[in-house]
Amino acid sequence: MSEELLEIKNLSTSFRIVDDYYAAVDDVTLSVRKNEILAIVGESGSGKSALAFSIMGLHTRAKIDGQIKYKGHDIVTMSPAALNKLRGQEMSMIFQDPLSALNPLMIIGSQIEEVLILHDSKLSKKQRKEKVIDLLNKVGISRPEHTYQQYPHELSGGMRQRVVIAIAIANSPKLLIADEPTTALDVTIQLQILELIKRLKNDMEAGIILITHDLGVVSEMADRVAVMYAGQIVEIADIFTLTSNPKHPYTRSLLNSIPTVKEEKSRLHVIQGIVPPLQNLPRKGCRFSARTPWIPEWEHEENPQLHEVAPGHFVRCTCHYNFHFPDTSEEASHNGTS
Ligand SMILES: Nc1ncnc2c1ncn2[C@@H]1O[C@H](COP(=O)(O)OP(=O)(O)OP(=O)(O)O)[C@@H](O)[C@H]1O
Repeated sequence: MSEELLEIKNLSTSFRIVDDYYAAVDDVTLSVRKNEILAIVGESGSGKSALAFSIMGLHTRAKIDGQIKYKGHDIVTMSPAALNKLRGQEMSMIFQDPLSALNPLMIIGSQIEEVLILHDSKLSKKQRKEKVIDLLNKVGISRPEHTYQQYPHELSGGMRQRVVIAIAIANSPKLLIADEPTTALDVTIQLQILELIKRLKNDMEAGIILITHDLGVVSEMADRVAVMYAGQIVEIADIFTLTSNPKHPYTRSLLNSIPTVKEEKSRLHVIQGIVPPLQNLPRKGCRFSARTPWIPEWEHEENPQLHEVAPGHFVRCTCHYNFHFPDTSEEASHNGTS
């Protein structure tokens, strides 16, 4: 049986813009279990990174409300010292851009050793070096002794990301957050890094939060998926349910906008518009309604809630009951081009 590692309840993370606070993460409730990959998917600006940074306690100026419980301990109210201990030892994060996550002036070996020293100062110099070589091996670096002595700029993008992963797993964390870990890499290297993350999950029995905007990645990797739009979770389900029986219009649009080679689709659906900037997010009603103008207003809930439509499958708003993709004339009439 899997067990809950992380339980987030009614989390809101707000940033001050000019003279008011605006929630980038708005009333999010979700959990992550041991030995599972939970993917968080959504377009740019939907609040994925703001959520990840909240879990890691990395926001310095945000207003955070709600609970983020790691093994029962609330990160929101934790002292900086306790949080620091937790980070790196129990939970860690792989960032989008490996180059900016590494110190350009330090050799790779010293950067990994630094993390080991922070959390286990009793290791001898020899033991530390052995552990670093072992970690570099684990993340698939073929000449670890050589890489130990290299500087970040001497490595390829894929190798740098492997080093960043080695740093993140140095202390065998139980919760790992990977924020778009393959964005900066080319397609073949992307696959290798994703395979590596999957293998590490099995080896360490860790809970992994995989943040991505790529549903293709999600279907290869995730056990469960939370779809995020405009700061809110709009749908959450296991990967099979979400891909075979998506409900929320946003999830369906995301899935329908993936081009496939095998399947002949008469027309790919393009989701018109973008996630509005934080100050302009609609705070009432269904936040996705502006992007589905062909759905009558009365089909949306006034105050959309997450409803459990099947065990473990939650969907926000009732508009999914009558959702359909518009035909050309319907779309044109709403775009004013008919
Ligand atoms: N420190 C901040 N101050 C003010 N606004 C912020 C801050 N960080 C994020 N935002 C805003 O919060 C919203 C969500 O941003 P976030 O980076 O979490 O989105 P995302 O889904 O991770 O996007 P991406 O995939 O592009 O990283 C955006 O409107 C962004 O501009």
